[in-house]
Amino acid sequence: MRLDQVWLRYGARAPWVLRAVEVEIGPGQSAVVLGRNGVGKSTLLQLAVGVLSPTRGVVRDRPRTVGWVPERFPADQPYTVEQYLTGMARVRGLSGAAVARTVGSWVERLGLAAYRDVRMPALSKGTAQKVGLAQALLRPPGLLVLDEPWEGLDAATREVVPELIGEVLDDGGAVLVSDHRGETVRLPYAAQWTVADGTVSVVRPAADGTRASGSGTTVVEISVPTARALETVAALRAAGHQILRVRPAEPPPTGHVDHPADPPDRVPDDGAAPVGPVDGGDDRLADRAGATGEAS
Ligand SMILES: Nc1ncnc2c1ncn2[C@@H]1O[C@H](COP(=O)(O)OP(=O)(O)OP(=O)(O)O)[C@@H](O)[C@H]1O
Repeated sequence: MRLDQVWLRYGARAPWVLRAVEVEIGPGQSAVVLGRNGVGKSTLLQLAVGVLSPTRGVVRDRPRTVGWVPERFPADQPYTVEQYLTGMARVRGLSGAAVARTVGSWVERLGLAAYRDVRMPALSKGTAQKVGLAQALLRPPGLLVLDEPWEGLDAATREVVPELIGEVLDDGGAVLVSDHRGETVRLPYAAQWTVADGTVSVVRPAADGTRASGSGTTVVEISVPTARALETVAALRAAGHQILRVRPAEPPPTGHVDHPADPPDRVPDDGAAPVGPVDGGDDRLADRAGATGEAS
């Protein structure tokens, strides 16, 4: 998809919010939209989604299925969570058993099961945001647009967002995410689009903008003591590796006795944790009882 010389203002006499913007994003690519409050990030995203039309210029090759989670998900609707998602699934072209199956799987995955019968206006901001994520993903999107997706989400769901984004990218979708809180570290493979003074400057990721996955890349699981998780993440990043995930170590099975002949990925007695895929590098890692991560 490409924004070709796009200009936008909200009224004939209003100031230009965006001027002569030229950006593009391809299948399997992601970009984080950065910039200070009020600079035009949401405006840019809405142009990409198609809910705003350029005052001048044109948006080309927008994918047919666009998933959009606006900054403030409109929860003032007279439906329960289940009714809303079921209706949205039908709007998106799902039918028959696929409707309940798809809604059910997103409800489970995003921890919404307890809210199925709750009316949308009664939801907390974070829970409404999860419903917003679910509706955007009911059909695999060719373009997923997330406006400040981490806003209001609990820690567990914040962890899931990069995973969801990764799945869309692996399916050949493109992802645009705005971020004014620096959560960008969670998407180390994304380009950066910085909005300032009506223009957008682009910094491409070191590689070709495609999330490293599939053939040609290898995921390596490593293990480090929890106290060294942050510095290890930083060192791996500095060496050009992608940090995919950080997770606590799994305790050894009950009754397990370490044996000298055991493979070296066991949790050592000094509390060191197996480390594998890593995402984030944020300071919450320090709170964890053990960390494992993946780097590629
Ligand atoms: N519907 C609208 N009508 C008139 N002006 C608008 C409208 N939406 C946004 N604007 C103006 O356009 C400019 C850019 O707003 P936008 O919401 O795109 O910024 P943003 O970078 O997303 O801000 P934030 O980080 O606070 O979410 C602001 O000056 C805003 O007041």
